[in-house]
Amino acid sequence: MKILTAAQTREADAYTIREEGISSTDLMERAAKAFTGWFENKFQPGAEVHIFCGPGNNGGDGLAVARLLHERKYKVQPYLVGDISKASDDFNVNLKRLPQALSPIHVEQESAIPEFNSDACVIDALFGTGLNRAVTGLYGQVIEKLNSSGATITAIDIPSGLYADSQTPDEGAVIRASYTISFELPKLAFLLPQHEPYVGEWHVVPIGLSQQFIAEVKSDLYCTQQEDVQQLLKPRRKFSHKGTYGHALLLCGGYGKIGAAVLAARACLRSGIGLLTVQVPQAGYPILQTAVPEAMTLTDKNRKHLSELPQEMEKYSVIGIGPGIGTERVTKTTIGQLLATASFPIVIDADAINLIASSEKLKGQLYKRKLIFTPHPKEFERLVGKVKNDYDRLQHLREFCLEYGCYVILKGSHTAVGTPEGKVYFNTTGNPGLATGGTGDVLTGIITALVGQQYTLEEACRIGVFVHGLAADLALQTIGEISMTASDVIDSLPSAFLHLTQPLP
Ligand SMILES: NC(=O)C1=CN([C@@H]2O[C@H](COP(=O)(O)OP(=O)(O)OC[C@H]3O[C@@H](n4cnc5c(N)ncnc54)[C@H](O)[C@@H]3O)[C@@H](O)[C@H]2O)[C@@H](O)CC1
Ligand SMILES: [K+]
Repeated sequence: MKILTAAQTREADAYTIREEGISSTDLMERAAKAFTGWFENKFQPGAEVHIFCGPGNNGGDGLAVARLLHERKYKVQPYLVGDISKASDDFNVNLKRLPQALSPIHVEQESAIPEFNSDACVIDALFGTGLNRAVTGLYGQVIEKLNSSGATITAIDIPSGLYADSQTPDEGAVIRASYTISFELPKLAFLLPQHEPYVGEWHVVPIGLSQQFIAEVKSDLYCTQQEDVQQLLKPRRKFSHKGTYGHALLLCGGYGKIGAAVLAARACLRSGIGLLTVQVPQAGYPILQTAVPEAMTLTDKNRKHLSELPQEMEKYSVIGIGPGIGTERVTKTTIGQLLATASFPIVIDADAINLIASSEKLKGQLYKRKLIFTPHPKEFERLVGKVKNDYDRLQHLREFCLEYGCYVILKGSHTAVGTPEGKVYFNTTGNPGLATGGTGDVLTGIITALVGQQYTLEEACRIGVFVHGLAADLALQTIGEISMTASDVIDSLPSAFLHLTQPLP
């Protein structure tokens, strides 16, 4: 699914209106019906609903929603905020369509807003994608009052005051919605952690915007969805054998962190790799052999740390390196040797990222390699330097991928996969249960397995992060967020792959 800018969304609206020969009021009615459909499933008829409408088409949506919810027996009170003498045409059409029983309150100062009952709903229809400056003055005061009212706020299309695709100025007020119901496609702002307090739980409802326009419009930003991953996954062939599915080498684990190697290895095996060799420091040998009997285990000459590459490197199709390896000097030297010699893809995680980030020499060895980095935001900053905000982080992500011709999986609630072509794919699975030690090691194992099976690096990244999040979502049903461990995510990998390859009816 593509992510469009606010300007492209307006073009999509206009294109749809032209192509379908409908009026903009018709499209607004579709949007209002789609919103109302979601609202009815969430809140019972009879609920008190206060709808705050601004002067543009977002306000027009609010007025149409007021009429539809009134027809469905909600106790609706519309508010017209600010100067509506220059309101949009569709706003005025829907103002006229309000039934007589609904008498709007004109809000010219914030004191016109009454106290709400504690179970009241507020619908925010002040501004949508037409926002073109920071919200201050009366609108800002109204937003602050609604935010502190204690009512449950549901935003139409986007929380008012939030820029859809660029940094919102600090001085602007922004609605803090519990729910945001957006039309047709998600907005970039919803995918960025800094906006969590404003966007709340977000849903996208279809309003029939032109699929042709959306397919043709240029955008480098995408959300990866279940259908995408189902299309990417390849069935296993009848006459295949373990050699068909690659031989992965994991260089993971260190003294006190052999568990990282165990987790990565188990995840790799559960993700379809044909053969797996794990090299661990001597201290890890009995642990690996006992915990992961399916993996072949090599031992490093060093008792505690990665200090050498195995013999016969050419027999491996992919390497996963990093989880639990520590940052010893000898380990850094070994990474240098690996980058100098390996011609196959390398998945680079955790301390391997930290070591590379700390060395300009190692960074200089990254060019023209097939590399996937899997940093969390702190590790990413070690690679690229301090970032100012989430948009700046995205910009750095794209620049880093372009410069080194590599893939970066920037981990987070909506993990972002950056590609060398400048594309970014946001993931749509996962939950806060993943915020626990070891889940990153699991991801390294999954991605390594997929690369080993000859998926392209882009495919491996997109499938891997989706499956990892899906496994956590399936574990959520029986284990919950609080008790979830990295091992639970591995245990749910079979269900996740089954879910994707044999979808339930
Ligand atoms: N264009 C269409 O055909 C459709 C639009 N839809 C709705 O329309 C919205 C976009 O409507 P508009 O483009 O009219 O834009 P908005 O409703 O977001 O607001 C635009 C108006 O607000 C003013 N404004 C912008 N920033 C301001 C600020 N900081 N302080 C004070 N005033 C400010 C502008 O001057 C303009 O008058 C979408 O988000 C969606 O909710 C939907 O009804 C679907 C169809
Ligand atoms: K809004």
